Amino acid sequence: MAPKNCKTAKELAKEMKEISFSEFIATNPHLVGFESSVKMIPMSIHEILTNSLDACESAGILPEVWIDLKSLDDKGRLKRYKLTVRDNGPGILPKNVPLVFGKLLYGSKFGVRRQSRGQQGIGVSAVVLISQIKTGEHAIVKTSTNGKKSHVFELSVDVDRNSAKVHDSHEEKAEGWKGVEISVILEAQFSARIMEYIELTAAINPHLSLHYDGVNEADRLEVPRRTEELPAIPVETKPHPSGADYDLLKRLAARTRYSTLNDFLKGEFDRVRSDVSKQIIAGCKDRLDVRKKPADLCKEELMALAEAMSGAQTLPPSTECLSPVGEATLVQGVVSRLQPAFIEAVTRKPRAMRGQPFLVEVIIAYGCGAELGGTGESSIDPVTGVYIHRFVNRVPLLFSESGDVTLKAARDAGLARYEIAPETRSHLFVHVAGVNIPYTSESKEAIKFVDEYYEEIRLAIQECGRKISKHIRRIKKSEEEAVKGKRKAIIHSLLLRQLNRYAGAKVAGPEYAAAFGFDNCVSEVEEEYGLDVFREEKPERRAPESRRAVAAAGGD
Ligand SMILES: Nc1ncnc2c1ncn2[C@@H]1O[C@H](COP(=O)(O)OP(=O)(O)OP(=O)(O)O)[C@@H](O)[C@H]1O
Repeated sequence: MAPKNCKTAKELAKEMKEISFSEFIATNPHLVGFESSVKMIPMSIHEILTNSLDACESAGILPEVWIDLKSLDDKGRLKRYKLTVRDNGPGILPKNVPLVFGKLLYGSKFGVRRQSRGQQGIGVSAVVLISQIKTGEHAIVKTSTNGKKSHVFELSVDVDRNSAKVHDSHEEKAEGWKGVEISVILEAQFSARIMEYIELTAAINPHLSLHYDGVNEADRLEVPRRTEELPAIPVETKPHPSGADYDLLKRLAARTRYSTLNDFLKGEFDRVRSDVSKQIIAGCKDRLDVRKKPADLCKEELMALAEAMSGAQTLPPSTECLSPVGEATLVQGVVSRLQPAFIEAVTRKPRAMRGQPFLVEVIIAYGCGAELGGTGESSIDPVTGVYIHRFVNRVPLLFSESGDVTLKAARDAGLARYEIAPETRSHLFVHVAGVNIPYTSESKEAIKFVDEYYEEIRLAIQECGRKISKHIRRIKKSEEEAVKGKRKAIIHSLLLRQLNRYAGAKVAGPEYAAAFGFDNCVSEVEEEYGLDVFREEKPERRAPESRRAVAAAGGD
């Protein structure tokens, strides 16, 4: 017998309704990373700050950002905070303000084939939405595009319509300021990860000048920019053939202006010239009618084409769409904060995943003397015993590490093999620069397990680990050779070599070391080994036979 309250198809049909995307997110805030009160402030800062950086860089402006966090009333475990973030970017046209801040899935970066921090058009409007559903308060947005007038809006998200409700708007004098300022009220739990997020963002964005005024005296930070140079603006590129699949080919073929297969391949894909196009066509001509227009190819033909494209010999993807941080900048940002005994960096060649290029940069800082502001024991990976810091497109990722491909790759890299163990107080930094990053969810907290990403990250960590273990071997050797009086020279040359390589300096002097953030590391070596690092030392003389033997063995 059927149980009670069963429904007929007609009754079920009456219950069906369409919901807006805002309503969906309001009932599922975890999908955009706002499921816990601890994440509320760092996630909001992240969404707003990344927009400021993207906007400034696109407009060729050196970014300066002011973050202000004030505690409001006390409500037991959860407090209300007022978060205000102001930038010096290009500003937003007043007519676009309600769309940017009051409509989810509205933005300028969706489907764009170049590296950017944002990609979905959800971030800042989700902050406004989550703020209003928890506190009932509206967001206040100010913007000025000319430095004369600023437009002020009080707005919220109309959840049923996924559009903005503007409660008030007026003009004010801008007094020379151009940019965007947003204030929201958040119901949240304070967390040390706020400072960690801000510090890591500053470390990986040396062109950013950042002012953070937090809830108390200790919760303040002034980070001046370390370079006046803006990162190169990534240029939009075409998809790379190695990652083309049926769906991508179907969409491109449907709207292409090319009428032959050869022109379609050369015109719509990166790195496809005549030789590569011929190779691809030869690889599928038995399963495809080459005389057809691309738009007329059927499903089986497009599948055959995708297969031939993935097997073709091509150059790696163009890199103009990417903006890696660069080894020198990464090393500088890390050294000045963590004071490692030594540090190594590795940059892999770009690769494509579904036609979307990406590249991996890795740093291992070994034997660190300092900690990052918010780094507690929780950041240490219990399996590898090292601090793992993940970054994507110059943005730190703080949450959902267990689901991130980076953690799996770091664990599988076998760091212990390179003598990088818990007691060495080592930090591993992994930066992925890419187009359309395969995140695990819309909250963009972790990268999915994707073979190409896994392989590149693991190989980069292993390559870096090998470099580190070379230093460890040298230090050990120097200890063994101490009796022979060679230790000083070995440590000295090791340090100078690092300075030269990363600073590009021909002669490394004490001022240069200080400017580059190596001074702490120098004084540590000096104290520990009783050595004057910058004193001129004559190179050791070797017998001609032994020099030749070292060269033949590939030594330096
Ligand atoms: N401070 C700002 N200055 C200039 N433009 C901005 C600023 N903040 C947001 N925008 C514009 O508003 C759009 C929407 O921002 P939003 O944070 O909602 O999404 P997004 O950054 O495009 O993507 P994601 O959801 O992945 O963060 C951006 O694409 C950008 O064009």
